[in-house]
This record gives sequence, C-alpha cells and structure tokens, in this order.
Amino acid sequence: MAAAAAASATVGYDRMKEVKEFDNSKIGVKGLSDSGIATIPKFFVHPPETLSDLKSSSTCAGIPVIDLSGLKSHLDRPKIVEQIREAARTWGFFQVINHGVPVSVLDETIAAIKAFHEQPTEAATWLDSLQVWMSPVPAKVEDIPAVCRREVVEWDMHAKMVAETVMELLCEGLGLDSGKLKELGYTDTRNFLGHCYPYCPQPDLTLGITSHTDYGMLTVLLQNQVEGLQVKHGHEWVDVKPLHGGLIINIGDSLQIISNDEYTSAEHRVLANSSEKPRISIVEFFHADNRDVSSIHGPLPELLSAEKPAVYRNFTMGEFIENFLTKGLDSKSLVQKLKL
Ligand SMILES: O=C(O)CCC(=O)C(=O)O
Ligand SMILES: [Fe+2]
Repeated sequence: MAAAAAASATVGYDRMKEVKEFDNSKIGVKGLSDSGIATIPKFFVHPPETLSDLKSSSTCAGIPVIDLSGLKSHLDRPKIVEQIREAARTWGFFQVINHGVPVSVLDETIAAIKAFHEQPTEAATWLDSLQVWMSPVPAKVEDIPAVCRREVVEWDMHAKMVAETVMELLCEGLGLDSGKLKELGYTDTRNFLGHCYPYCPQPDLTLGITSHTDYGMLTVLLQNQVEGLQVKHGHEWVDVKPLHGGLIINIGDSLQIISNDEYTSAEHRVLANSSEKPRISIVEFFHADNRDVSSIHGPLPELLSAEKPAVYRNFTMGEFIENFLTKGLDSKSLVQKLKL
C-alpha cells in the first residue's frame, strides 16, 4: 500500500516490524479503539497526498435520491427509469427509497452486524469486516456466525430483490428488455460484507477504505446513521449523508464496460470514523456469473452502432478474476485495461 511506502521511507523506522508486532499482539484495531488510545500507531498513517483532500469540497445536495414507490403504478415507470438512467450515467451512485424492504429489516440487519463486531476481534485496519459468499458457492448456514446468521440470510434475499428491481430499470434505461442483464447471471454470483469502522482518534491521518471503484456489476449498500462514505463526482468528493430507510446503489466497473460507458462506476472511499458510535455498513456485491472462466463479456452488441462503436474489448471471466487478484481495489483498473 502507498502508506507502507511513505512510512517506510522514514529513516530508522521499521514499519514491517511494527505491523508484525501489532498482528502478533492480537489486539486489533477494535481493541486499540476500545482501549481509549489518543493517537494511532504510525503504520496506519497515510501519505500526505491521500490526506490532503479528506474534507468534502462539494456544495451540492448529495447523490440523487430516487423514490421507487411509483413503480406500483405503470404510469410512473418511465419517469423512474429516466431518473435511474441519469443517476447511473452522471453519478454512478444513488439512493433508493420506498424500495419495498421494511425499515425494520434494515435496522435489524444493522443491529445484527453491530452485535457481530462487538464480539472480540483482531481487525488490523480501521475497518473490520465479516465476509460471506452467498453464491455460487454459498457459505454453509452453520458457517455464518450465529449472532447474525438469520439476519445475514434474510438480508441476502432482500438485497437480491432490490438489485433485481434496479437492474431491470437500468436495462430499460439502456433501451433493452428488462431481463437482459439477468441473463448474465449477476444474481447468481454475490457476496456479502458486513463492515464495522470503529472510532478513530485521529481521523485526519488515515482512512477506513481508500478510494476505489467496485469491480462487479452492481452494489447494494446499507449504512447506519454514522457518516463517512464519500463519492467522487467530477473533481469533488461528496459526502453520502445517511438517509434512514434508504439504500445506496452503485454501478461497478463491469457494468460500465457492458453498458459501453452509458453507465459509470464512481470512485468512492470511507473516511476513518470520528464518531464515538461505530459506523456499520452492509455491502452486497453482484457480479457477472463467474463459474465459467472462459465465458466472454463485453459491451452488449445491442448497444453498439456505427455512431456508438465499442469503447471496450471483450474479456473472459478468467481475465476479470485475474485482474482483481493482482490489482485488488485499484480504481478503474479493469476499465483502463479493456479500453480500446
Ligand atoms: O462502507 C462503505 O460505506 C463502503 C464500503 C465499500 O466501498 C466496499 O466495501 O467496497
Ligand atoms: Fe466499494
């Protein structure tokens, strides 16, 4: 990581040794936070270039909020399709409200993930996560921690339903049949992350998650009422204000490519948490079906014409997986690699 390079440049400072000692101590970041430390260990400090613009610089109201209640009436559907299309094109990030998932389910899911993280852990960054593969190789239910098992399984079902609704609208926004993207199997390849960002005493020196784009098709994100998520819009970082009852949707790199740049994946990051309350976020990623590494994806032929030629070359699922394994959360690496 860049932080490693910057920190290890300090003469006489052995970052790796300190990281190792910290790992061996089994205290974890949550343990540090709970112990009431006033300063964070040096190896967490990010380089000046990442720390210089942490504050949101934007004066805009925030990412678009789209009310899905009108879907019950067929008359409102074209208006909602247009709102989703515009948000996916210009922001790559939006919130949906009245999505059909009861607010009590959102609250229970957040409470369960919080309870999971209140158990003793050894997290090694300002972010601690529970990760569960839901499909195509689902975790055995017994493998999901008992404290949040029921809620994780239930959340997966709701997140899938919301993703399906939004994907249908996104298809229509591209002028395609509403089931077109489902053919790519995105609901069959999904993983669940239950993040916890403990209180950080020096939030100006580090980050929860560094800037990245999600690399799948679509992400459904549920957060509690603690701020921290920021989205890049143009050259500005915009705070995503918690909206009780809302769900955040963002476009991943794969969908940017498949839509031939009609939709965009936006860079986002999470600040270290300056609030005493832990920040909880629950993220479900939907990917194109990754079971067959030889399967080929790329800009949908239906979207291409002489005026709109392909902006990306096709790729195999194997190439996609390899890119993730080597590049990790490197923003837009897939988009850049495949650009013609
Ligand atoms: O915690 C959040 O709000 C965002 C997490 C995120 O961007 C990710 O897991 O990819
Ligand atoms: Fe992300």
